[in-house]
Formats: sequence, structure tokens, C-alpha cells
Amino acid sequence: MTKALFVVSECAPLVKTGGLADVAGALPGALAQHGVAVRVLLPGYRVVLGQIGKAKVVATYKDLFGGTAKLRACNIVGVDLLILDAPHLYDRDGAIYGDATGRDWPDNPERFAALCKVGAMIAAEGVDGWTPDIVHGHDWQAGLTPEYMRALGVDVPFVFTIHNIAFHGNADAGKLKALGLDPARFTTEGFEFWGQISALKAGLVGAAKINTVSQTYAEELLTPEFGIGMDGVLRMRQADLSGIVNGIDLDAWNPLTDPNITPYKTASGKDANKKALRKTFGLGKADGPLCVLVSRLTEQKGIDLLLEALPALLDRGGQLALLGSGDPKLEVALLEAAASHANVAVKIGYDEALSHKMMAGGDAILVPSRFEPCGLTQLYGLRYGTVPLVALTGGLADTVINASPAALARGVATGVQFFPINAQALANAFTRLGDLYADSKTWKAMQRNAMKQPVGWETSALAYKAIYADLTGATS
Ligand SMILES: Nc1ncnc2c1ncn2[C@@H]1O[C@H](COP(=O)(O)OP(=O)(O)O[C@H]2O[C@H](CO)[C@@H](O)[C@H](O)[C@H]2O)[C@@H](O)[C@H]1O
Repeated sequence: MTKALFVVSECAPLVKTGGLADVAGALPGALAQHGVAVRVLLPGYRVVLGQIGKAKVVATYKDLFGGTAKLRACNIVGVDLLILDAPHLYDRDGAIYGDATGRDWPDNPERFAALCKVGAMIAAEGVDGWTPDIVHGHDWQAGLTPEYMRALGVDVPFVFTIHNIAFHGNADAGKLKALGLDPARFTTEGFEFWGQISALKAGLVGAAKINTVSQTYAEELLTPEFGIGMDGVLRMRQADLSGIVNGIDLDAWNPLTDPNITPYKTASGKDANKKALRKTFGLGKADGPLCVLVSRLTEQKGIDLLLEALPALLDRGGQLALLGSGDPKLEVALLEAAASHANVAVKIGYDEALSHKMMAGGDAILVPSRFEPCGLTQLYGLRYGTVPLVALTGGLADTVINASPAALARGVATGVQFFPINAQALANAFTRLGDLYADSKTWKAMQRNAMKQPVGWETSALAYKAIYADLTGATS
């Protein structure tokens, strides 16, 4: 049995701001089926502590960046967790990465350095009679782990997964001492990045193997356009970089058993959900497709392109129901669009149950991202027979089969892709979507294909296991 320690800043269902949490929550269960036992090291945010009750204390750290911390072990919905209960770092009002106004916490470098340091100590000494064979960090919040492991002389292999390279976790060089980092490693070969400490770069240079969450994104990352300053480092590490597409939790996202919806086995069962969804969003009947979108509202997600291309959807009799939160300017623009078009409805906020209802009730799920390492909502869409309309990039390129004439002729199309990633191409894609929707035989075939597509973790869990086995020499 291989033992792996995940170091990660969010984990569904306990705490989630985006797709990272879904992966951290679902991959351990998938790995367990293949003989890999994962424990997930997670910050003890207030929202997390509120859900774990009196979990057993398995270690105490006297001075962890300015206060005493306890490590608590528990199992929540099948995931073995190690919760870093450090009130001076994590027990506060506001969100997990920043205050209520959206500003990053000024001590984020210390908050996530603490997580990494504890990860390194667990690798060094073990905890609760358990020592990992592999440490697997996710995104910049886990990036400093290999630095602390090196300082402690631990030679457990470190695997680093990039979910979103846009966040570098930079800290002022003046924090070197406060973070307990080795100044000799503050170089271009180490974790220095344009005069700052980069937690992301520390992870990239310190990992034995790096992966990201789709094959296409792994290739894109090597280019300046997508690498966002890290493409040079990644080109140097190219031999150790791979792409492993995300899966989704097939139990949580199952149209047959989903408690949030009227369950269904085939796409015809979507009708009742569509009716209910229209009611929830205050939308009337329409001839064209009911498009849904669930997302963080950021530059990445192409919401501005959607606003610009919207007339093309509305001209085809289509509708839009959108759920999201984030950039205040995008929120305002979306609410304005909803106020001026009867066929556009917007809910600002975060609502897990509603996101399920939208997958069940929508005809099409939109993902017009400028870049998308993998993307999960198009995978939910496939499983729910909700045809994805996506930008041709990253994991969206790898998981959706575009309704090209060839794919339609072969009966394999599952969605619509557009390229280049701009408003005009998206508008054209809306017109194509309208045509496909109007041709009910073709549309039904696409829904069937979508629902048949494997979107679970099976293949990808085996790919992670193979990376671990390669590094540990394990055979089973
Ligand atoms: N307002 C809201 N209400 C309810 N649910 C909401 C919501 N806003 C977002 N969500 C949910 O959050 C998740 C978002 O995951 P994505 O993979 O689509 O993007 P994200 O950019 O967060 O993840 C990053 O990491 C993941 C995981 O590797 C990659 O797939 C992705 O490409 C990368 O950008 C989905 O489960 C979605 O349903």
C-alpha cells in the first residue's frame, strides 16, 4: 500500500472556492481503489473546524509562525484529513484567501508556508504512526513544501500539480527570514522570481515530477502566452512534466441519484428539471437552447466575451441562466444584461445545490474560458446530457468532441468548440448551437454521446499511481 500526503489549501465538501477543492476531495477515494492511501493536509479555517467536531490531536507545534498549532486527524465523507488547527493563521472572519472585500490576507505567505512546513515535518517524522512515501502538493499554496523538506533532509519524493498557474504566491524578499527559507536558494535556479519569493516556482523546481490537469494545457504551459512567466522554468522541467485530465466524483454528480434534482436516466428526463430551473431563474418559455454557466467570475473565464456575444444567442431564441461571483465589474455587467433582456437571468453568489439544478435543467453548459487547465463544469454537463459549448483550449479541447461535419457523420460529437477565443467566434458558435438544437435528432444523439462519455477518475487515478510508483519503486 503506497501512502501519499496531499498538501492542499481547499478540499470539498469542507471548503471550496473552485475546482481545486473538487480534485482534492475526489482523487483520494479514486486512488484508494488502487492501493494508494491518501491523507489530506488542510488548513483549519474556521469553516473547516466548525465541521470536524472534536477531532483527535495527533501533533502539537509550539511556535508555528507566531503561535501554537495542533494537527487534528479525522475522516469526513471517506477522506482522511489532517487539519492544521492554527488559530493565529486561519481562524478569522472573511474568506479563506482574503478579507470580505476580496483583498488577499497580508500574511498569506506565512499562512501557507505553515502548511508546507507541517507537510515537510510529517514527511520527516511521520504522524499518528503514519509516514508518507510520497508528498503531493497542489498549486502555489503547497509550493514551499520541497524547500522545507530539503532543509529537514527528507528525501521523500514530492509531486506537484498545477491547477492554475495564474497564481504565483509571491512574497517580498524581505520575508526570507520570517519564512525560515534558505537564502542560498533565493536564486534564479531556486525560488527567486523577479526579485520576489515565488512559492509556485519553489514547487516547480523542487518537484520530482510535475503535472497539470490536461494534456493540452501541459503543452500550452510551455509557451509564453500560457506559462504566465513560468514557461521558462517549465521548459527546463519538460522531461518531468505531464498532463493528467481531471475526473469528477461520479457519486456526487449522478443524474440518477442527485438529491437536488428530479432524477433521470436519459436526457428526456431533463424536461422536468428545465421547467423547474426556468421557474427558479424567472425565465419564460423560449424556442432556443437554455444555456447555463457556473463559474468564478474572473478574466480567465471569458465572461466579457460572453456578454459581447450574447445577442447571437438571444437572436436564436436562446436563454442564459448564470450563477457566479467574483470580479465586481463583471457582476455589475451581468446584472445589467439580465435587467435589460427577459431571456437572461443572473444569480450572484455561490450555491452548490443550484449548480446541480442548472446542470440538470440546462440544454447547454457554457465554458468560454481564455485558458482552462481542465475545467470541471463541462464534465458535469457531459454526465447530465447538457451539451458543452466551450473554447478550444486546455482541458476543454481534450474533453469535448466538437460537432464538426466529420464528427457528426461518425455520430461521436458531444459539444461545440470555438476558436479563436474571441467574441465573434463565440457568437458564431451560438449560431451553430442554435442550428444543432433545432435539429432534434442530431441534438438527442449529442446528448446520448455526452452521457456515455467516461468522465470519472478511473484512468487518471491510475496515471497518478503510475507517477507515484515510478518515484517510489512500488510495484503494487
Ligand atoms: N458560484 C458558484 N456556485 C456553485 N459552484 C460554483 C460556483 N462557481 C464555481 N463553482 C464550482 O467550482 C468548480 C470550478 O471548477 P473549474 O474546474 O471549472 O474551475 P477553477 O478555475 O475553479 O479550477 C482550477 O482547477 C481545476 C481543478 O484542477 C481545473 O479544472 C480548472 O481548469 C482550474 O482553472 C466547479 O465545481 C463549479 O461547479
